[in-house]
Amino acid sequence: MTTHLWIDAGAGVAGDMLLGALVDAGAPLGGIQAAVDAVLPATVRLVATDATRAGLRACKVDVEVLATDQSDRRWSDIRGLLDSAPISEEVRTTALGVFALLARAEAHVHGVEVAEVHFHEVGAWDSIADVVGVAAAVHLLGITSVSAGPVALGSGTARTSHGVVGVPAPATLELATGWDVAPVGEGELTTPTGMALVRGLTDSCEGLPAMRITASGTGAGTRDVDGRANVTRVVIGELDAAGEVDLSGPTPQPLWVLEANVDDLDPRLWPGVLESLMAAGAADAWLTPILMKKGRPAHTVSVLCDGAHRAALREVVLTHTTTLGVREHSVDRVSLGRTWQSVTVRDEQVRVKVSLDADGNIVHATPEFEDVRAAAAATGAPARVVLAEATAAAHAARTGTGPTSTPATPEAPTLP
Ligand SMILES: O=C([S-])c1cc(C(=O)S)c[n+]([C@@H]2O[C@H](COP(=O)(O)O)[C@@H](O)[C@H]2O)c1
Ligand code: NI
Repeated sequence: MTTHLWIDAGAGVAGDMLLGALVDAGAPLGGIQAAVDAVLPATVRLVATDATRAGLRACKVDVEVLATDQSDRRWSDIRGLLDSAPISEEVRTTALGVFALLARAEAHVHGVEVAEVHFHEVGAWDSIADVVGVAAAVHLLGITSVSAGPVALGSGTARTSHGVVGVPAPATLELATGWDVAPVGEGELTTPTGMALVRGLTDSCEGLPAMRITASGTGAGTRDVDGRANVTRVVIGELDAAGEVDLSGPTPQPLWVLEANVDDLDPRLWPGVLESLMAAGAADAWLTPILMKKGRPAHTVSVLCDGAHRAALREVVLTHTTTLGVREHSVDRVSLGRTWQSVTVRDEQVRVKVSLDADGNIVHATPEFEDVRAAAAATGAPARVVLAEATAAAHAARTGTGPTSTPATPEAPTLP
């Protein structure tokens, strides 16, 4: 089951607006504050209040800064803060991905190298808190995929540390390249941080997808203007609305494969690279030994992922390996309908991944090996026997031909 987040930025998006919408949808403010505190100890306090925007109730999140801020930080300062903070790898990867996008956009519009980028407003503590807060909220809500609709950028001018700039601000425009834009509204409706959050969370620009909606939230922007509610909305739902088991048979799912050939990485680093890729949301990650030009032994690192995780995973490949580039191509994955089933083996619970055909018959039953290992350790039975018993119990439970739990001291069954 996929817990999907859809972002409605049709009236604009900024970091605090998206954070307000996620809090309104149920993300716990205490958990978000804890993640922000881990990056910026005793520096900012998040306060959520109800506000009204053009007659709509919305959640306004204010970031109260508790100390004097220098607000002019290099990209390397922010990377250092995020790299060393005791936060989950998912939150770190998302926040780093968003700031990497901001750094690239700033480098592009000012014509400097990424390493030379100085953030002004977007590097201030309140912006760091918005980015880390949104990353933490997404994680705390258990979101597994993200998409967003067209973004309203606004019009007119904005007063910034660069002076007065046209709207969309240069960095926002750069970040919006390749995204659909809704041509509505006056003023700076979308900020660089808001646009970077959208692009960092997803590559998928679409209308509200078909799903069973479980929550929604509305986040308030700073200004209240007549005729258009200055809000960002989020909608959260379960994408497989038909129920736990998808019996529609094999259906192609659009995914991405990211790849790079690498011949100069210390081989001891590869297991950690694969771990980081899986932690950052890869559906699968693997290495293939290859022979490169000049007869050099090397590896291709391959990552399978959905569009929502593509940008963050590209960043992991670029930062955790020595490659200078990543090849990306879209693929269709065709998979069997599947579900998880819990069976009892020798009084221990073992989860079994069950693949089903269009009639609901089991094609494969694969016990979760960590559960098998734990059950074997708890009961003293060989893991080989627990594995076979869990497989047999899953088949029996599905076909109704036997008990869902095996006896306490059975003979080891023959593997099906
Ligand atoms: O802070 C930086 S580097 C910055 C760059 C730019 C460019 O477009 S270049 C614009 N701004 C303006 O700062 C405020 C705040 O932005 P947030 O993303 O932190 O909400 C906004 O008006 C931007 O246009 C800042
Ligand atoms: Ni700038």
